[in-house]
Amino acid sequence: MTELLTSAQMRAIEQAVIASGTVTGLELMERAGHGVVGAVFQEWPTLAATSHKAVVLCGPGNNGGDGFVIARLLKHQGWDVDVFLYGDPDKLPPDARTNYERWCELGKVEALTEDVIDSYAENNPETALAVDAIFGTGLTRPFFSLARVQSKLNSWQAGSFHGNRPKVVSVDIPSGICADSGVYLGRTGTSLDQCVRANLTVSFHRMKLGHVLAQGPIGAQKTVVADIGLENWSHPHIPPNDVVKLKTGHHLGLAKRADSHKFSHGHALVLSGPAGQTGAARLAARGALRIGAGVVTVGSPKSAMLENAMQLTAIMLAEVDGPQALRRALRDARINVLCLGPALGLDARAAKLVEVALGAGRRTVLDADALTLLSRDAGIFAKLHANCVLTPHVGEFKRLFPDIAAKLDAPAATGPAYSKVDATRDAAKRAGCTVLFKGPDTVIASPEGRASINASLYVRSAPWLATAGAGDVLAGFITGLMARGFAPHDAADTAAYLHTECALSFGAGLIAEDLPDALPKVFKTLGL
Ligand SMILES: NC(=O)C1=CN([C@@H]2O[C@H](COP(=O)(O)OP(=O)(O)OC[C@H]3O[C@@H](n4cnc5c(N)ncnc54)[C@H](OP(=O)(O)O)[C@@H]3O)[C@@H](O)[C@H]2O)[C@@H](O)CC1
Ligand SMILES: Nc1ncnc2c1ncn2[C@@H]1O[C@H](COP(=O)(O)OP(=O)(O)O)[C@@H](O)[C@H]1O
Ligand SMILES: [K+]
Repeated sequence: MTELLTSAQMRAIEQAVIASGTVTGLELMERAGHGVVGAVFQEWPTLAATSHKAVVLCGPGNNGGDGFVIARLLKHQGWDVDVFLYGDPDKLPPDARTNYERWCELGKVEALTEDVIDSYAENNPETALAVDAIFGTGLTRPFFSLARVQSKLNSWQAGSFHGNRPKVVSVDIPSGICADSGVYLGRTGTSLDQCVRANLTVSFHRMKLGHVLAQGPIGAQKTVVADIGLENWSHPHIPPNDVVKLKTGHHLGLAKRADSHKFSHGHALVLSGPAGQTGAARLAARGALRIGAGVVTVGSPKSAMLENAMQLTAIMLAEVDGPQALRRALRDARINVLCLGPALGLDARAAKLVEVALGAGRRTVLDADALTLLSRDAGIFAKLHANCVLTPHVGEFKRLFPDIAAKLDAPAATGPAYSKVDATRDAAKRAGCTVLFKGPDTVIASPEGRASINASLYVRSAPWLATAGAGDVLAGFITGLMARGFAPHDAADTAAYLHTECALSFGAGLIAEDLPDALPKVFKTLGL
């Protein structure tokens, strides 16, 4: 786990450190500039070997201040540096102003306008590096007057700079992206093509939420974090649940004890749909078994018993034809987790099954059809409890929480914009249980406000997960981990992490069936 900060949290940390007297804002800005230049040279060693030409685009705040530091450091290394400023130098905040003045002893500063950047591109074909220091975490509202500058940087990154391809580096976050939500604060209806797109973003201390949410990741091919010496000052006065965690492969708690037996790892019951609709439940069941549940049973309607029996071996099969049968099955207290939804159906029988399952109060994963049933019946929705996990994709989320989804979809007029983390937290609070909101930026939130993200982004990009049945396997992974004793939130974020790892491990050509069977290799990589 690592932390993802909001701009307010980052500011609070910075201010606490400065107030402690151990460092000044100016020193932090200097470290930030060094961090960017160091990261650039590490990413492109050929740029470090000889001096080149760079253009640094500075904005009106401290992000611009970092830009002046970067310009100075490159100049000291013999680079030819052109600097542009968007805004009035007299209105720069004090540290940025100091660095502006330091730069002015070395070179000139031109006003950054759309026209100026057009002629710059025309006359400087040899530029090797473009630094985007226009806006960082302080972007509070859309900015219109630089749309062409943004799209210019974007097109340079794509290679249309005299056929040359200057490296585009964004300081802290690609300008235009809201650091808290990843929402592109452009003109309403503006194409994302106009957003700054960087080859590399260098952030400070920790990644921000905007690096992994919504359009944020479109802004940069790669994001790295520079240490600016704030390590011992993690979160003064910030309640732990307010800090969103980015799931990583450390401390997943997946090892099994040598003295355990199968029932030590729980018994999961996955309910199947009727004949002809049974594959999804089997995918979930296989996921639950592979991830380590001790026993997994598919509960099948009578009509589908033969169909299920022909395809199950290690997974057990029990007839669960309707709500009465489910009540009877649940007399077995060893069944400690239920999974309902994958191709369960949307008829009255399915609705009753969901109702009975929720009434049992056991750990329960609700996916797919079960989510649609919840959205149709407020009475069933009201039975959700803290041991449940809901796993909506965006369509299911809209059906379940239409007002929250509308807020998330509304064009952002100001920053910080309402984010997917805000939406998932609000949904979890309303549902009274853990909600896992799927996507490349999968967000997991619980009613008390705890939130984490599994990012299938950057080097963990896993577009092959967009395949039918992948969600069923994820529901099964969560089910299996809850059977093993993981608390709902931990089960959901660990499952989401492993789900992506399975996709990465298998690679291109992945179909849902491959995901559970990729787990052993992933576990080996994790040292299990
Ligand atoms: N925190 C730390 O530890 C460290 C932070 N550091 C650096 O500081 C950066 C944050 O600096 P920051 O707060 O000054 O914000 P920044 O992004 O430069 O912009 C704010 C300015 O833009 C303005 N403005 C906003 N929207 C606008 C619009 N649409 N159109 C026009 N103007 C607009 C806004 O004006 P206002 O909203 O007040 O009118 C304000 O003047 C951070 O990203 C990092 O690079 C590092 O130095 C090291 C340690
Ligand atoms: N482009 C993508 N990159 C990474 N993960 C994705 C992408 N698209 C979908 N996923 C993941 O794949 C799974 C798909 O689930 P879902 O939409 O419920 O599919 P199904 O209902 O067919 O099983 C989710 O875990 C989702 O987060
Ligand atoms: K920036």
